[in-house]
Amino acid sequence: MVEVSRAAFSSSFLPRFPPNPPRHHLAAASLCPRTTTRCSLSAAAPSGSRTVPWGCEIESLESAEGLQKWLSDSGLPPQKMSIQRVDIGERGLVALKNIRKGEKLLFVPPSLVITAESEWGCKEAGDVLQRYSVPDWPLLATYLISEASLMNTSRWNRYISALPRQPFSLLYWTRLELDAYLVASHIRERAIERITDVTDTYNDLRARIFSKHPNLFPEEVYNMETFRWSFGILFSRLVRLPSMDGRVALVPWADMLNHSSEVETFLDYDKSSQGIVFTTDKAYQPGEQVFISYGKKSNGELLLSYGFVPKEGTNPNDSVDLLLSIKKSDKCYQEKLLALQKHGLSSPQRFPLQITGWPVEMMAYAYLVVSPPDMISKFDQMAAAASNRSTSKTELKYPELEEPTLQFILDSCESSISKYSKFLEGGTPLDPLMTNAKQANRKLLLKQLAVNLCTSERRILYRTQYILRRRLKDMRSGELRALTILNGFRKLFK
Ligand SMILES: C[S@@+](CC[C@H](N)C(=O)[O-])C[C@H]1O[C@@H](n2cnc3c(N)ncnc32)[C@H](O)[C@@H]1O
Repeated sequence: MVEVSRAAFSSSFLPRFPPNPPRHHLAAASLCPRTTTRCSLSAAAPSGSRTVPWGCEIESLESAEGLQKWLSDSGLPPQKMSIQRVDIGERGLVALKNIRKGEKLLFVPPSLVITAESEWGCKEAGDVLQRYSVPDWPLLATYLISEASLMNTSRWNRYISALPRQPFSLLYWTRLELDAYLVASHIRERAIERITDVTDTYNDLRARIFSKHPNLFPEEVYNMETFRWSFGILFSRLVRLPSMDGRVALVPWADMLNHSSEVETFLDYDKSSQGIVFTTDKAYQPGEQVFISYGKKSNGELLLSYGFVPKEGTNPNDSVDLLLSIKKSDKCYQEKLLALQKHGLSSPQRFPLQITGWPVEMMAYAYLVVSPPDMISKFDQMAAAASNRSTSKTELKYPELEEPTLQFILDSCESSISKYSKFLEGGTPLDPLMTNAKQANRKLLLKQLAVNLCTSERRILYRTQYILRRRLKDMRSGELRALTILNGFRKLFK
């Protein structure tokens, strides 16, 4: 599935993607039949917000079977897998026959794929969005709502009916929940940033487009709640297809595949069979769940977009951000800050730690932080090496700064560990306003996810702490030995 960076309606929701294809300027739009776009958003979500009136409960197999039948009738070739209830991921694709390693599976034809070029059930609404050159992500979010609101007159009705009514994603966590459960993790800020991006994108669409065409985009249908749903679906199901110039797409059926860190295979367009496929990188026996990879993502990133955290120690791509900063009392605070800014960095600055080590950029940043004023001429070199924009990846070495640098990283690491331990070992009080069992269950589920995330992130910090302590100990005992030898010589000469 795709990686996401900051949303910006006027530029592109996904800056890494190619720009939108040119859109034709169309004459004034006529109205869609109002009867098809009316919705009543009445069901209350566990968090107290409202849910959408389409989709299904995530564990529903009934709508998934309807989807499977519709896809087969619409041109999906016979499959070696079927949708079933699974232990990992609620519903998933399970092998019906022996599947070999290296075998191509799926073959979803382009006619069954949703992209920014898909035809709109309500053509006039699509024409308006084209006129405003809306980027792919907000366009697809609006498209999904438009098709969902057409209910059984949309060609995607079977697909939308099988989508979760409330996708698992941090978009559905309230600010209080993020503050209470993710207080120690940097994912809290990422989630707040993402929620803000989605809200800003919706507000922008409303101000610039929907308010000018209220008959095509009535607020009962196009509102914050329906956009939270459609963005939740995009974050957890949209794929980028490398062989289609990185085009983003929703691929019904293929998006029933769950993620495993143990496989590396991903979805792509196959020119020879002209369908969306993936090539297995392991064999499966009948009854086994088949997996793909959603990308090399940390546990925090998986929680952010997909709402789950893999079992502790099973994700080789797991990482935790360590926050480093220059003390305001540093005599060279301004000079160091300027050097960092020149290379696109700031104070504080985050660096990803992995169980296998830390980036060379972090060491360079830490050298800069602990440097005394007489090393001012080296600040620029250190800041350049701390920036991953720097082309030369040679590791800086300042033996005289090694010990204070490692000690500084260790202190930052320990301060982060204490935040995690405070959350993990101290109980989070349950919300006194929580009145029913459904709300209590939700809180327990969110807390469990947060505990799993924080445990895996703290594990990486503990490992880093261990390595730093050992290096410092070795360094200090080496220094002690050198001092003892020196003292021995001194005594000898006396
Ligand atoms: C692309 S969908 C996969 C199909 C999904 N299981 C369904 O029933 O609709 C992605 C969602 O599946 C679930 N999922 C995928 N991989 C998972 C895993 N390894 N563990 C737990 N949940 C997973 C998460 O809820 C995620 O948001």
